[in-house]
Amino acid sequence: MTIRVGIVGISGFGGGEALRLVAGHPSFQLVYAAGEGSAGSRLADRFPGVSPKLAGLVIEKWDPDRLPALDLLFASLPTGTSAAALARVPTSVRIVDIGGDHRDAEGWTYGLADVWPDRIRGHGRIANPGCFPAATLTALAPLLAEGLIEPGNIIVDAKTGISGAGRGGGDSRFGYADSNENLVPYGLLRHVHMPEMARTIERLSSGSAAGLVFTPHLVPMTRGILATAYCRGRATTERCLEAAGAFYAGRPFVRVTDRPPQTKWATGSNLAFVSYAADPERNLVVAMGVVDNLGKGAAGQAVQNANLMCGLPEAAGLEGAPIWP
Ligand SMILES: NC(=O)C1=CN([C@@H]2O[C@H](COP(=O)(O)OP(=O)(O)OC[C@H]3O[C@@H](n4cnc5c(N)ncnc54)[C@H](OP(=O)(O)O)[C@@H]3O)[C@@H](O)[C@H]2O)C=CC1
Ligand SMILES: CC(=O)N[C@@H](CCC(=O)OP(=O)(O)O)C(=O)O
Repeated sequence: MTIRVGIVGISGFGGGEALRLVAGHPSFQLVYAAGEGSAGSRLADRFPGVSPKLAGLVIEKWDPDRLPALDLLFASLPTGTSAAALARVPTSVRIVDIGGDHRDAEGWTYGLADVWPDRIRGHGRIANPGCFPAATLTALAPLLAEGLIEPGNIIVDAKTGISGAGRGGGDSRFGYADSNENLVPYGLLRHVHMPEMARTIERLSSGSAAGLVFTPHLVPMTRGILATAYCRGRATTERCLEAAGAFYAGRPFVRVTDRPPQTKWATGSNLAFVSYAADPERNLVVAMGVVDNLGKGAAGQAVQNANLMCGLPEAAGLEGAPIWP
């Protein structure tokens, strides 16, 4: 079965990673690429290493009313710019929105693929989680499901590579000279991923997440997220690891590890690594989640969601090992 795929926002970091994964996917055929400033250029102009069979594909100006015959569309557009246009895409075209416009939208399913694959199978409109929620929620989900931590008292401290900001941002804090040898906290108490995390913590626990605190930090690396969550709970480290092992048993992309995970373990892959350290005497559980922000945090999870939507093997096109070193 060949699935005709389109990618809008293909010149960006998320769209470019989607291109890499779609190009290597056994059932996907890229037939449509779209954007704004990049419209008119051939894929080979933007991605000199693309395979000869895709090299001549011309990036179209994004227009949802002028799509070719498509089965699946990956949308990787700046958050805030996709909702009106994606509403015009025919319902016969499945959509995975990598951006943030539909994560709490009517008619869309929140695509936390490792946690609830059954909610995604067969659906036509999937909102991919944000990159920080992807790292954080994967680590927290087993503990919340088993009531091992209090949902209302979680502090998430996260570090991200610069590519998390996309290639479009004109903000100088993302330039080499500003980010190299620098460590920058941002979005304190108001980052958009905080409500997204809180909503999902509440869905996973049936409790209030009112006390959630989330602080992201920009670190001088290209890819990767480490989210460290400080929680209240009386479980031991072994109990947390056992809960996660049982929760993710048979799931292809989550690795439960008794070593603190490192961002490089996930680079270039759709993997998530989770680990825990707990001290019942101090009512303290530390949960750690590592992902590649462009992998599980964006295009990797988007392809996983697309596989589930299309009834394909969940891991199709995603089985390559991470890049090391
Ligand atoms: N980077 C990351 O790690 C993650 C990103 N996301 C989300 O994914 C989305 C894309 O992010 P990212 O790839 O990093 O961003 P980039 O800035 O790298 O890319 C943005 C893309 O959107 C296209 N675009 C912008 N405006 C328009 C428009 N009006 N019409 C058509 N295309 C347009 C650009 O095309 P052109 O060059 O042709 O103008 C470009 O391809 C965002 O919503 C982001 O929040 C989610 C998870 C992780
Ligand atoms: C380093 C950096 O700026 N990262 C982005 C996260 C990217 C992402 O997941 O954004 P959406 O939720 O909009 O899709 C940020 O903190 O906003």
